Parts: sequence; C-alpha cells; structure tokens
Amino acid sequence: MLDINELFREEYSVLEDARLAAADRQLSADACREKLWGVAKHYQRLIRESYRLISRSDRAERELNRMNEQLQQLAARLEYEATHDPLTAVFNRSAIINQINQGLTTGSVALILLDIDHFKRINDEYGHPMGDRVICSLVSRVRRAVPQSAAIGRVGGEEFTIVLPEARIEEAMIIASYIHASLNASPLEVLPQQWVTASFGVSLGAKESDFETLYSAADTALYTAKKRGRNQVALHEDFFRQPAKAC
Ligand SMILES: Nc1nc2c(ncn2[C@@H]2O[C@H](COP(=O)(O)OP(=O)(O)OP(=O)(O)O)[C@@H](O)[C@H]2O)c(=O)[nH]1
Repeated sequence: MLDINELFREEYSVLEDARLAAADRQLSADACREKLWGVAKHYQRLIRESYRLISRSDRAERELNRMNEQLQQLAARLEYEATHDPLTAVFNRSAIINQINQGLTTGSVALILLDIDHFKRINDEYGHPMGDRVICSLVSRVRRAVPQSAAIGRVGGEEFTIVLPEARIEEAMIIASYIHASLNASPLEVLPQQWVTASFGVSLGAKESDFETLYSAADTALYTAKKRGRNQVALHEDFFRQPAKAC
C-alpha cells in the first residue's frame, strides 16, 4: 500500500515552506521569489510525472482491451471447435445431442438420419481424400435442401442428422424425400462419374422425451431403409400404427 506522505515527501515539504513563507509578513521580496521558484519547479515536475503516468495507464488500458478482445476471439473459436465437425463445418455429435435434448424440453422434435450408401466402396475405389470431398459435397447439397431452422449434424463418419424442431412428421418426411430426390437428380459435382445415394430414417420425438429415444427410433427406420435395398426414405414404424377405433 502506497503511503501518500512518503510518496510526496518532497512536495509536502515545499508546500509547507510556501505556507510558512506566505504567513511570514517579515519575509523579503527576494526570499518570497525564491520560495515561489521552488514551488514552480515542483509543480512543473508534478505535471511531467502526471503526464507520464496518464500515458502509461492509457497504454496499459489499450493493452488490456486488446488482450480482452483476443480472449473473446479465443473463447468463440474454442466454442465453435467444441460444437462443429472440422471436415464439414456442420454441428458435431455432442452439439446435436444438446440441441435435441434442449428442443425436447419445449416441444416435439423431428429427426432425419442420413447414411451414405456403400461409402466404403467410394473410399476403396477413389481413395480416402475423395471420400472426404464426397462427404463435403453431399453436405452442401443437404444444406441447400433443408429449411433455415434445421440443424445439420455429423454424428458418425458417413452418418448425418437433420434436426427439425417443432416440425410435424409429415414435414420431416417431405424434407427427407426432397434430399433423397436431390441426390438422385444429379451426381455430386466432385464425383460426376459415380452416383452417390443415401438412406434415410425419419422419426419424431414427443415433448420431454430424450435424444437416445429419438435417435434410436430414427436409427431403426434407417436400418429398415438399408435392409429394403438402400437409396430410400423409411419412417419409424410407430407412425404407421392407426389409433384404436372406439366400439
Ligand atoms: N473418407 C472418409 N471415410 C470415412 C470417414 N468416416 C468414416 N469413413 C468410412 O466410411 C465407411 C463406412 O463403411 P460402412 O459402415 O461399412 O458402411 P457403407 O460402406 O457406407 O455401407 P452401408 O452403410 O451399409 O450402405 C468406412 O469405410 C469408413 O472408413 C471420413 O471422415 N472420411
């Protein structure tokens, strides 16, 4: 802790001297002038010191602001990296789990599970780097086919989710069919000589259900699509059940 008396010892002494001089009616004009010079010299020194301190504190504040900005940028980057897939820039698995669980606290959530068909063959035939480019190209096509409110996620190597909060099962089916049709309309730009198709599983989670339940239902539907020959959309069987008729 700084002691103000210690810090300004010299100035206090000059000040005290000046006070005594001001009170001394017998003091000669020359002696008064000499005291005044002393005060002026110290005053000048104080101005110089204050200016130096203000400049230093301005510099420190600017440096602090710069570091704060860097910290915020770093936090945003870490947050982005923790929630996004580095290859495709869509949400990663943990972000999708959070979004679905969050969505299910306030309403229903429809889920489309998309799995590229025979992707291993693409890797084997054209190489892993081409496989990566196929994944990115397919994601671009999915982006163009889904509404803004949909969250696209990569939950496995060649498995993707399209999360549709508050959507009805019919809307989810339409969107899945639209992506399916778009993949069948033309080959991906990066691999024009080879059609890349996908299978889709669609389901709906009721309010207050959870990720595991919804994902498992969509996965069962996806398995059905694969089993039936791939390159198609399957709806979870729960949605085929008719409500019991009253007698
Ligand atoms: N290029 C590339 N390949 C990946 C990536 N992640 C997973 N894979 C490959 O994806 C392939 C998935 O193969 P499988 O699970 O047998 O599925 P599939 O060949 O698509 O067959 P079906 O799903 O049954 O139609 C494996 O060969 C993985 O190595 C990735 O990030 N990049």
